[in-house]
Amino acid sequence: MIKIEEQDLIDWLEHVRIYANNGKVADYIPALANQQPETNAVAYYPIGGEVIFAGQSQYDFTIQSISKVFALAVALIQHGEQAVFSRVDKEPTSDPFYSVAKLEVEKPAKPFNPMINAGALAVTNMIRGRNSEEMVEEILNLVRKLSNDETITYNQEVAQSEYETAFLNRALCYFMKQHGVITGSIEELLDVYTKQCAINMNVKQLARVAAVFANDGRDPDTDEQILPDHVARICKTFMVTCGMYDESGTFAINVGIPAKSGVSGCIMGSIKQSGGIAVFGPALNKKGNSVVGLRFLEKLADVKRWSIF
Ligand SMILES: NC(=O)CC[C@H](N)C(=O)O
Repeated sequence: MIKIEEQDLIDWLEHVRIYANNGKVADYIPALANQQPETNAVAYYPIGGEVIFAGQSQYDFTIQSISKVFALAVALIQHGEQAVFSRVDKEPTSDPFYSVAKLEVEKPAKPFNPMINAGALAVTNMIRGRNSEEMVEEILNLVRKLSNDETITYNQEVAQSEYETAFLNRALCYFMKQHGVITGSIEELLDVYTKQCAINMNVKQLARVAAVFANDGRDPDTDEQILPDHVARICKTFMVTCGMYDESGTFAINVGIPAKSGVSGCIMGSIKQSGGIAVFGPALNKKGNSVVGLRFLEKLADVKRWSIF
């Protein structure tokens, strides 16, 4: 078991916070452009221990692409591996998350993986529900269960802001609808997708969810199986191969843990048999990953020898 002290978090966050100057806050979703680049926070939730944290640990951010992991978990639980992977493949792309380029590669069309937008939209399209609210509720219920926090919900303003400007995601949907990858109403799908991306969490809540994945689907406090272990394993594998967008290879070498990032500036990571970590800093590098988050995880992974490789 790797031991991490609160002082480690405080020291390393202090050490790397300056890197915020090297990044830029995402502004293609208008409501995200208001985020302050100097905001930062980190929390570590050890398996069988107390959460520790540093920075603005109560600050709520929208989880954005991290929600792709949770939507995938819901779809796998509801439909099983075979059905999910008949709609979306398991291969990394090395393209940006919003790219349309590889959609035409596979015939019949199939997005490469559930961590790029096309694949995530196809996965969300599978989630059960009579309407978009019920579909969002399925994802929220999983997040609430894994975080042990019933209060978690989505940020209406950020969801609306993305919904009004999601032209590229609409384009991906129209392409996929033409090719039979998705069915039903595109506007309803975008409603669900933008709400799942706008789920509001703080680093403490997110670190607990990451700890469940680190503990192979078992609750980090009670050890009860709250997510099937094969679902946790599939999600973590995608986190390694595609979780950090087209920077996943570099991240695997520099940090070496399953992790997923979101364009709001959050990253969650699962350290096997140890715990879950969540870090937030909205200034992003060119690939869309938090610069403070990356530097922080690189430092800590090096000192604590986290790498699974
Ligand atoms: N990389 C991300 O976090 C992207 C999520 C964002 N909601 C989008 O679809 O563009």
